[in-house]
Amino acid sequence: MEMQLPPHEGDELSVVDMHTGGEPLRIIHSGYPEVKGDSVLSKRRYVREHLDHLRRVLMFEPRGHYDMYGALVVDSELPEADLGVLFMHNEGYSTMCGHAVIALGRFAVDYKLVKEPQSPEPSVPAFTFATDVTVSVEKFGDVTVDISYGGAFYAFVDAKRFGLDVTTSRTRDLVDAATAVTNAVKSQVKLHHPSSDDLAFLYGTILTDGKDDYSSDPTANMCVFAEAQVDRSPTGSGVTARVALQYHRGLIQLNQTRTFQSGATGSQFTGRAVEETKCGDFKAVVVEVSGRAFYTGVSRYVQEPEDKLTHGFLLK
Ligand SMILES: O=C(O)[C@H]1NCC[C@@H]1O
Repeated sequence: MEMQLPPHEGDELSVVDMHTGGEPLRIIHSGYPEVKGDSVLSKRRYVREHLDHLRRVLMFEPRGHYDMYGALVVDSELPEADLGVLFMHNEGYSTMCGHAVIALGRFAVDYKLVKEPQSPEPSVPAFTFATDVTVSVEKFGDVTVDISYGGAFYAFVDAKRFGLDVTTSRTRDLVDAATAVTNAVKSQVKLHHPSSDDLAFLYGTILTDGKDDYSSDPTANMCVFAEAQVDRSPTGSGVTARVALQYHRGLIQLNQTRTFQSGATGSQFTGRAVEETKCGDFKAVVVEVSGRAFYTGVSRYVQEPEDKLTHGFLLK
């Protein structure tokens, strides 16, 4: 028997839920109104200005939770692309998300959104923006960070600077330290991206185990992004930025594969720089990241007009 929808008002929102290395991905494939804009970045601006209530409905409680992550499938302006996607989280819309791309690759093939599956095209150029930048961090004093871009900008710092360990410390302590660094970098460092001002913002801070010298052993990190949101995976765009940083420091060679482990769940991605390139004046590398994504279910969400909590809320 097909499950009937309960009484509701308006359109249902249909999603497929997956996770990549423990990090959730709620893929929204129907129920959204038309997303206007002639590029993915302008569509991102459009949803932020006109459809943000739907992000809250799907990401926040009672349908999601503080650390929920989503991807809205949209048309792409690129003639060679079969689909475009907008990433969303607890604070707004990201510009890149590796764990989501891994899950979306599988979803797009299974749900026949790609005409002909091909091997991946080179991804965005990743580059080191600045090394050894000292910022003044509330409660911690001067902290020296590196800033690198892997589709989004991250600040990197060894968790030992805060007396913490990314695999054993309490998540809340790691989040507090990383968030303090994010706030400091946001207010004290002006970022710049050669392609678009829309990309020039700090997405989060990645605390590491400091094991950046090349080794066949995994190196662990914990990414705290958006509004103190914790990535359960090793973070695809973060691995990309971290490989670019290691390459910049001469700690990894082209085509050397490194394993990155999530401090939160122990899940692993691999990353390797496959080619040198440029991004504006920055020396950049193309980085390949691999990981595995799994389905957890499908859902159809509705809203009832009398439900005062239907628009979503968060517990911090
Ligand atoms: O894997 C990634 O790149 C992402 N996961 C959540 C935060 C980043 O967008």
